[in-house]
Amino acid sequence: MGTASCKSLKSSIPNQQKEDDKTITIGVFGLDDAGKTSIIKAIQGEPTDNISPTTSSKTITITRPHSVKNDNSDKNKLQQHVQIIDVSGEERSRQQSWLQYYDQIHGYIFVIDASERNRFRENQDILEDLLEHDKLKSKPILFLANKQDQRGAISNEYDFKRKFNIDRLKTKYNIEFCSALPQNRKNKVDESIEQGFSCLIQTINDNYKELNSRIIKPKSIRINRQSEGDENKNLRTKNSKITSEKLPSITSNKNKAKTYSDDEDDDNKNNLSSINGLNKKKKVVGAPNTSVIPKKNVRDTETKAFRSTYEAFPEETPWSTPSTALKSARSDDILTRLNTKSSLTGDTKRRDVSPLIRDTKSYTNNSALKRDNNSDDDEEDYSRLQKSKPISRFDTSPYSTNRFSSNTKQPPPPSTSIYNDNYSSTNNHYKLTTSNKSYNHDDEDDEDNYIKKTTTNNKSIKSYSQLADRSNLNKRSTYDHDDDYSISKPTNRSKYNDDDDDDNTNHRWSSSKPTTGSKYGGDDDDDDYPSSKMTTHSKYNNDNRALSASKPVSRSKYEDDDDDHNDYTSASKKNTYSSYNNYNGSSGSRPRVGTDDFFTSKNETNNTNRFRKNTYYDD
Ligand SMILES: Nc1nc2c(ncn2[C@@H]2O[C@H](COP(=O)(O)OP(=O)(O)OP(=O)(O)O)[C@@H](O)[C@H]2O)c(=O)[nH]1
Ligand SMILES: [Mg+2]
Repeated sequence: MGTASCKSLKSSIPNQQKEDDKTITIGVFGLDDAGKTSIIKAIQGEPTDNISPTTSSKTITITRPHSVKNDNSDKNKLQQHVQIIDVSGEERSRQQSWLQYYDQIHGYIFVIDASERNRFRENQDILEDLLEHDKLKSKPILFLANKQDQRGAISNEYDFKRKFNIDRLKTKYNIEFCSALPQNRKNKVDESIEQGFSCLIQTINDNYKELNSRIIKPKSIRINRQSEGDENKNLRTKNSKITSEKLPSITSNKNKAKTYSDDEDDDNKNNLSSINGLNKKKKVVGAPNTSVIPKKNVRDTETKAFRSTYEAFPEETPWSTPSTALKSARSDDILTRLNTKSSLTGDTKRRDVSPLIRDTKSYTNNSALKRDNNSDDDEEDYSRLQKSKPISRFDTSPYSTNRFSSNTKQPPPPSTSIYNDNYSSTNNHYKLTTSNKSYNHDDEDDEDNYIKKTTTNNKSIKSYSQLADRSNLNKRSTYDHDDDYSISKPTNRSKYNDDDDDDNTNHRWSSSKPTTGSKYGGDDDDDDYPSSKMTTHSKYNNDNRALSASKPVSRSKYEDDDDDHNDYTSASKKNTYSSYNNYNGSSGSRPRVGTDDFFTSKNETNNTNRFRKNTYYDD
């Protein structure tokens, strides 16, 4: 028996190891500020405070114990490597860099700030894009409704599914409601995160063969900017295939993670290749070698917009040149232009340039263009953006393969289709349609009427103004028609903000706005909130009073937001910013830190001037 066991053990171990050496890659997607990085930190067991906005994608590798199927003994507990790709949720990244990860991942996590209702539509939009993408079809998804600690967060599965149209998804999915920020002093990670993550891994493992057959590991060419000429070949790495073998060595401790950026991939490759005696490529570090990096054809007299040195290099360029080299090249470029040749004397002189020139941003920036192209009517803009969108993703039959949501809360079955947009579940009647929105969901419930409870008192103005000072949010938009707002009030602007009615409700028009009289309905809430919840303001704010005056309010009876009223009577809650909230022409709404600063605790602290969405309590 002993021999037989030994034999079978010997013969089975290599195969088993081979079979179970399943490196899993997971993408974490979601809007900026949703909490993606915080969630990843939580999964790693690291502190989730002081997280800076992600500027370029990072891959983190963690190891987790992986039980072999049908064997619970410790000896067969293997370590499984899980790579987690953390992307930036900024609009530019969403459009340009997310794509490159779709065929590298076995499954993904979609993180939503469940409390930020004025961005639900934006969330629906990007989720739709993900779900419809061929490379992601039928890959398992974990939905994380984050920021449950925030007032008004969607906290039940029924509402969540309805809101994001995920009820009929054919894909295997799970929904967890969580807070990436620790809710007690012990810094304990929310169990829902770990639970959801484990389920996702399990699902991937169960379907590994099929999912892995669709994985295409990145095979890309690093190409420098075209203008840099032929000599640039020295800096190119052809067919630099990144494989799991090339990853840094990983310790077997659970949750111990190695973080590396795309640039660090280079380091890893270099290290490995030098170990193997194949030192083919050297990373360019330090001051630029002018013999390697050709000078750009910059004519002295030519004025050009140029990228500031700290501005994030477009991560959309897959596996782009090491940022150090590019930074050096840019510095070089600046220096070149500092030495101007006088057209009169022919002398080459060094120009005095204000240090502020480093803060200059190119006017060709995306968001600046967008701002110009948008009309006052954000709905119009939104419809315009949506025109070419295909709609049908779901099965018409009620079918869901939510395999691991059996233990989650089951809401009461809706008496009519939850997809019937005009149906108000609270009042059992059909709403009058007064809006010509391209999105016909019950968004009025959340996005128009939810955040209308702004009152301003001296205390909150004080605290807002402090916040505004820090984050430069007290400037006003030329599109903002409302004159009642104090200059000290930070304004938040979203392309998707359709808070046309907010102003009416909060200021002059609240009495003219009819409600359905729902127990949970809106306007009475004003009295319940002596404090100020900061209103999110659309840059394209359009006081469409004629429409809003007759717009009925309806709120879902399943939303328990109002239960919290008493808990927050003195809270002044501030909403966050959106992609368009930027005054420097950058598409980023939050101050972004350089790639090199990321995950460096020292720099992180120094650079953390993001405008947090936190709840501020008055004294
Ligand atoms: N109150 C609260 N704040 C949270 C929670 N999770 C994250 N945050 C905060 O939300 C902000 C954004 O968090 P990040 O993790 O950087 O969000 P992200 O999705 O990675 O954002 P990008 O990197 O810009 O795409 C930070 O200020 C976090 O501290 C949460 O559960 N509750
Ligand atoms: Mg992030």
